[in-house]
Amino acid sequence: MTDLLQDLNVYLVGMMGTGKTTVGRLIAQHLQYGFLDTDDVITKAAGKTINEVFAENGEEAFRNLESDVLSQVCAYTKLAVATGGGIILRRRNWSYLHHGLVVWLDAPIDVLYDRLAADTTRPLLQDADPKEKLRTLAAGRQALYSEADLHITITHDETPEQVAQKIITAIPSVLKSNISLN
Ligand SMILES: Nc1ncnc2c1ncn2[C@@H]1O[C@H](COP(=O)(O)OP(=O)(O)OP(=O)(O)O)[C@@H](O)[C@H]1O
Ligand SMILES: O=C(O)C1=C[C@@H](O)[C@@H](O)[C@H](O)C1
Ligand SMILES: [Mg+2]
Repeated sequence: MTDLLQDLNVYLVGMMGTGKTTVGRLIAQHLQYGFLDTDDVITKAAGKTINEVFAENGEEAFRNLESDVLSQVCAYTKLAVATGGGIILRRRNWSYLHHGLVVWLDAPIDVLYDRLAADTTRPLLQDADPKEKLRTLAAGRQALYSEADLHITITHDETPEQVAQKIITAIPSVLKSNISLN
């Protein structure tokens, strides 16, 4: 498997709460890769939380930082990268993501809501109706997430380890089909 991947980075994309950060760490362990979370890199670089960046600098400034971080991350190899949920919004980001293998974690809105209802660290969900906000964001982003190389659907009872295992099992099929296309 690691031979097949040829040190390519694995980028996890998907809505907030799908488990990109949680599962990304496990993927890194399985592949003996390093692990990076673009949200973490941004908060360290900015010296403030994501809520503070959104409140003090605005979403556009956050998206600029996100693109800068991704452009630097894609110069490295052997990384499992948990991205922010909105990384797919900028066309330019796709040119960075496609240096590696892009995996879309896709979970039902009810699952995301249950996981994040009590969470105050996602500025876009600090809304009067967070479930409706999740629905709207997901509907607007669906077509972009679907540009990923691999689509992994997650059910409500799958553990992070089971999701990681599902990804590891599915990766060779995508890599083989890429090779036969070239
Ligand atoms: N398979 C799972 N089963 C149960 N809980 C999970 C699972 N995956 C993640 N979680 C929990 O859901 C919450 C959100 O997970 P996580 O932070 O990994 O999501 P994310 O996709 O990285 O979100 P964001 O885009 O906001 O960074 C966390 O509390 C995490 O522990
Ligand atoms: O879905 C989004 O737009 C976001 C998801 C998080 O990972 C953070 O990047 C931030 O809260 C924005
Ligand atoms: Mg995350």
